[in-house]
Amino acid sequence: MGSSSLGLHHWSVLASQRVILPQNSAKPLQKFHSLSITVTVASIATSRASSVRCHRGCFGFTPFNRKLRKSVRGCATNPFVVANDEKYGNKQVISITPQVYDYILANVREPEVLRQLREETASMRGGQMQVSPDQAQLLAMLAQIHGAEKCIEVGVYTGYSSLATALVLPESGSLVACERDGRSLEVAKKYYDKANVSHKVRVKYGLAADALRSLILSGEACSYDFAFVDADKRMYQEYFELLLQLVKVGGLIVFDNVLWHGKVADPEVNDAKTVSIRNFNTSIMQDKRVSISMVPIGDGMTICRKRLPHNKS
Ligand SMILES: C[S@@+](CC[C@H](N)C(=O)[O-])C[C@H]1O[C@@H](n2cnc3c(N)ncnc32)[C@H](O)[C@@H]1O
Repeated sequence: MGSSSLGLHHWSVLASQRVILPQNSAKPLQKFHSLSITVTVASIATSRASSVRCHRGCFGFTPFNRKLRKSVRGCATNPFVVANDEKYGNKQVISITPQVYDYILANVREPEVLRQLREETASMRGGQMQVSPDQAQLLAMLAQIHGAEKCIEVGVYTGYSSLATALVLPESGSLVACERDGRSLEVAKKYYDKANVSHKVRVKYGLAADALRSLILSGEACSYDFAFVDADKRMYQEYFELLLQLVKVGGLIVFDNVLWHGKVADPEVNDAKTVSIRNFNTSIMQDKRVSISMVPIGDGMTICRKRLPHNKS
């Protein structure tokens, strides 16, 4: 897979915003591919205590100088972090550098039709919004492991993640695809046709919350197996409440962007979206109606599994 089309090369560091931008990009990557290194570089650049420590090969530099770039590259040979809290011992976890991420992408099995959609979307406005191939592969696998028949996606854009899911659904399966942008939906529909999955996809054009409420009103509560949420971040708690009504006990609800470029972990970042996602993460952490797993893939995904009432499972 051509990683250059994903903008994975030529990274630079913008210390003031503490995010990493690919060169030639005016915006932070929404589907961020290298969270751990962001935290590492950001914390070093600002000389602040961070929640992670970077080991060997990436110390002592300031932003925008040559040493920095060399050091980041050097780090790629030994990219790991260790929790600051010593009660976690010296457990080393991977810090995904561009080099490691290229390797991960090279090990994704991406169906040809998804590759075509990804490449067409890459040149479109908002192209960075589509989930990464490794995320899509995980979503599809979760749906398969779960034996999902009925799925919902909130935030379809041009259809990459919904198509990845629809492709693995059985012929009798269905996916409700909620999206408010008609133009991107046209691209999605073109690819559902191309992949011969249109008969499995029920497109809901409009506000996702309205679509979810109408599914509940039409008697579809507790009938869904799998949901993926990747739309307006300030609505996550509301989507969660609606989807919790729609999925069966044991059903999965997956939320994207829960690490929000690492900003949720930085108490000094308090813009509305960051605060909203941070509050959502806290709320989910305390919510006994679901079991959870926060996974550092892409920009961070939380997988929620609906429990029996009274926490019996
Ligand atoms: C991050 S993109 C989704 C990317 C998609 N999952 C993919 O892999 O290509 C978010 C999408 O959510 C849509 N969206 C945002 N707010 C929405 C809302 N309230 N109702 C429906 N769609 C919404 C946006 O138009 C945008 O296309």
